[in-house]
Amino acid sequence: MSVSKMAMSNLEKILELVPLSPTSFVTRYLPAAPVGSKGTFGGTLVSQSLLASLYTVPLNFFPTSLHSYFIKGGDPRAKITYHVQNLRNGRNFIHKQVSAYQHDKLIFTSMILFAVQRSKEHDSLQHWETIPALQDRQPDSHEYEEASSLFEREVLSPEKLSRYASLSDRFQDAAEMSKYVDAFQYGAMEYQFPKDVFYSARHTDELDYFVRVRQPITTAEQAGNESSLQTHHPHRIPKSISPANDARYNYVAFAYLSDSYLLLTIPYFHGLPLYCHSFSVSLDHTIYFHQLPHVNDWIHLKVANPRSHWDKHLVQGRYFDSRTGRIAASVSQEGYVVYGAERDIRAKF
Ligand SMILES: CCCCCCCCCC(=O)SCCNC(=O)CCNC(=O)[C@H](O)C(C)(C)COP(=O)(O)OP(=O)(O)OC[C@H]1O[C@@H](n2cnc3c(N)ncnc32)[C@H](O)[C@@H]1OP(=O)(O)O
Repeated sequence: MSVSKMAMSNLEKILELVPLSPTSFVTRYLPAAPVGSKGTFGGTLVSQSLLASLYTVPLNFFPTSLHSYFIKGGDPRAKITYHVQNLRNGRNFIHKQVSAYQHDKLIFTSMILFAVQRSKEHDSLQHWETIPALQDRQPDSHEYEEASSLFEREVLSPEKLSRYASLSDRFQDAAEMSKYVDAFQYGAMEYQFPKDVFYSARHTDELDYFVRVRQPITTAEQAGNESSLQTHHPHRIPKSISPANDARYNYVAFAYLSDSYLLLTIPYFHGLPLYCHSFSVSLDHTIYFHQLPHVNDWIHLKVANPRSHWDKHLVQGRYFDSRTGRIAASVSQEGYVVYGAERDIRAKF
């Protein structure tokens, strides 16, 4: 595998932040746009804002929710500066606001709530939404298939490609199409999609698929003395937070993966082929973390599209841990996605 293809899965490098002060950070590398887009990938902004805020909280606090807005399209040619503002420090919760700037303009903002680690004895009501049949299950090869081979067969085979090319010029560009295959094959995430994901004529309210992060990320517990150190010196910059040394990186990697493909699945709910939009950006992004997501294990995702109206489309995802079957996170996102008239898309396709 070439060096550039290996780099595509290196989340640590993609998301690396350089401290400017205890509460300000700048990206080490330029914030790339995903294939098919002009602006910086939204998942980069969400996950870097979370990473920046993690540098400012004691280790015994973990992220419980994140609410963010994409204000201006990110420029892939300019580094991003993140400022973390401390809104409140309590015994149970810490509120942070992260603002991202490019060219001295606010492009993104994120509110992140951290909750203190609770002991088991303190627990009150307990409930997990659980899929018992998911426990220790791998994606069934009769139903799901690795994304790059599926894309090559269902989109790039000559007969299918001519139908997609009638929808958008980008399908006439072979170099652009090979970037999609590379992104599926070597990108930070690995997908197992249902075989009809790219075009399904059946009516459905839910789409299920599997996703996991390629780069190994530790799930080992923190060294205990670090949190007390930070509690006593809250302004000190912690040591680097990386996939190898800090299990909290699973939250960061999850934030990155949670903005990928969610919005692109909207046509699936309308019996239309994926990629038939003429303009697509995410407006906001919300994550509720229900536990530490183990991003190297297959995460089973159930996506729904409760409302599409006036070019605004709400997508909601429930992410299940495939070792336990328990819900790991819930995500909501509204996108501004512009499509042509449905009958025109059908007539062309
Ligand atoms: C095919 C596969 C592609 C894979 C894509 C993966 C998608 C992943 C999801 C993402 O990562 S999206 C990235 C995160 N989200 C953003 O960056 C959105 C940031 N927010 C904005 O860009 C603006 O707030 C927003 C466009 C939503 C607001 O638009 P407005 O219409 O109110 O503002 P304005 O009129 O100033 O237009 C802003 C820009 O949007 C463009 N625009 C708006 N509506 C458009 C439209 N219908 N068609 C084309 N361009 C449009 C408009 O031309 C203009 O471009 P320029 O800045 O280059 O001048």
